[in-house]
Amino acid sequence: MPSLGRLHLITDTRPGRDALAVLAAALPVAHTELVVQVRVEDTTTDREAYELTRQVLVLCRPYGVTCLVNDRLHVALAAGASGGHVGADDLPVATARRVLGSDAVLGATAREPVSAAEAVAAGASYLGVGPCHATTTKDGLPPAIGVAGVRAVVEAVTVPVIAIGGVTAEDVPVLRSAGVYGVAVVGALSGAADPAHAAAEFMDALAC
Ligand SMILES: Cc1ncc(COP(=O)(O)OP(=O)(O)O)c(N)n1
Ligand SMILES: Cc1nc(C(=O)O)sc1CCOP(=O)(O)O
Ligand SMILES: [Mg+2]
Repeated sequence: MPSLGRLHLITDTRPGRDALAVLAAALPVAHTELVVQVRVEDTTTDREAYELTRQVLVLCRPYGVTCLVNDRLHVALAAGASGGHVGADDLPVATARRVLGSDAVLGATAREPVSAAEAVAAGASYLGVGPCHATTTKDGLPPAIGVAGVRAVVEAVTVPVIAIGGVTAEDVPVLRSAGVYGVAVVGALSGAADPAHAAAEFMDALAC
């Protein structure tokens, strides 16, 4: 199984965003500490998701960076990504593990300790835990669980926990103190005036 990086860059495919440009800026800064999760809008076709994933893989390959696909495991397999990420509305974790195989990286979303432990027992290799803070990137999320909520999950599992939801580089020290392995971000990189500089701030914070 590929090693897991600590900075998970989730693609921002909303209108006006340039997911590939942000990735190209982050790769030479974060190297193998970067994981790219290809996440597309619900209205995006499978063909478009596949083409984006192939483009992401071409950019990632020289850096040895792991690429995962959110939700659409058939796209992950077809494109040759290293794995996928599933949540409550996606395939069950055990099924996702069966689909992807034992060597794949499989992330699962967890918001509290009980379902977190269940996801790990079902085959998740890491957990995305949140929303840590309020976010404008995704609608319909439950209230933020804060650092205390993230810590509660960390204490319930042995796999790496990746905090998500409104996370900034300034949040990293307290999250690392709470035991998280890394962070997943959309807006903090995609919305940055200088994504390379923003990635460097995350890397500095994650190195401590
Ligand atoms: C690292 C990480 N954590 C959580 C999520 C959210 O997944 P999910 O709950 O399935 O929601 P969608 O992203 O599919 O809208 C994630 N993608 N990545
Ligand atoms: C896709 C996603 N899932 C979340 C969850 O808590 O499950 S929060 C989120 C969006 C994260 O974007 P940003 O870094 O801009 O807040
Ligand atoms: Mg999902």
